[in-house]
Amino acid sequence: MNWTCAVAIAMLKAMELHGIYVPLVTPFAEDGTVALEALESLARSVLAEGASGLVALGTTGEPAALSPEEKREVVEVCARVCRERGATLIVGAGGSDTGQSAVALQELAGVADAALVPVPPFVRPSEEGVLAHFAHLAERSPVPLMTYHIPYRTGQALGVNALRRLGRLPGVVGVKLAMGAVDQDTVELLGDLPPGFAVLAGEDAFLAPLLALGAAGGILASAHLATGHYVELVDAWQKGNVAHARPLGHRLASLARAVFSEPNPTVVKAVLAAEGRIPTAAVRLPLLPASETAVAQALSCLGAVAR
Ligand SMILES: O=C(O)C1=N[C@H](C(=O)O)C[C@H](O)C1
Repeated sequence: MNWTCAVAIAMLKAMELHGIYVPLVTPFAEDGTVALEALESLARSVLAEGASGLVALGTTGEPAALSPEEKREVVEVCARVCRERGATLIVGAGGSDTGQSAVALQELAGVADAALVPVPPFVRPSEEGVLAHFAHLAERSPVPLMTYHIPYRTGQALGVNALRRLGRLPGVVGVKLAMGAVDQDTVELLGDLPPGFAVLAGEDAFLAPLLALGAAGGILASAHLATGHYVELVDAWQKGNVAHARPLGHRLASLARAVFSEPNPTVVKAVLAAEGRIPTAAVRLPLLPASETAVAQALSCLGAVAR
């Protein structure tokens, strides 16, 4: 490896991911178009409450239901707000096709600080195949990569050794971890992380336990609501203020359970609409709007967070 290459790798690995990143919903207007002004004010409001950054086109943003033009507009709004606020922008990119994923990543040059790239969904390659996929992308990507590991959506398991090898790849700066549990691999991974590799909780109800194990923060849809309290929870764990962190973590876990009682982002959108922060609770098919019961429960848990 030559000197220039070593410096470039060190710079990519030096990106510090820490705190709460909000994967923004895509608000829709009454006529079904993307409500870009509402998106912008949502972006500003979560950053004003202390979020470290935004995720554009995460699962929560319904990217599968957006046209290429709509996706570009969403990213543009998020990039502008992040630039103005000095916040980090992570953009969801990539899929099952390694070649197409590499092409999609090129579009993020000069726009995003990092890309959130899922373990290739549906194909179920071997762990070696997943590692080769990320090595191929990391070599070509203009921005650092955050792996999105969510085996119950992708169908691909990864053991702790594969996760550590991913974390040692130059250009891979972290993992958004959504394993459906705090399992043995999670505990082992957080016990011995590769240098420059951050774990962000990707599953709202498991934020507090992952912080206790050493996660750097989270990418959480429910952090649209009670953003400041999520930020407070990360700070409390990092300062070792367990007496404050533990009950707050439980209240936020109740909120998360309520928000995820129906498919994401239906409940979070309905709560944001009820609060008047986005014009409608509309989601695009195949998602269906949240039930009144789910929204009432989420609002009640939200009210209890500040207690
Ligand atoms: O969009 C995201 O990023 C998130 N997606 C997860 C999901 O929908 O499963 C949930 C998490 O809160 C953030």
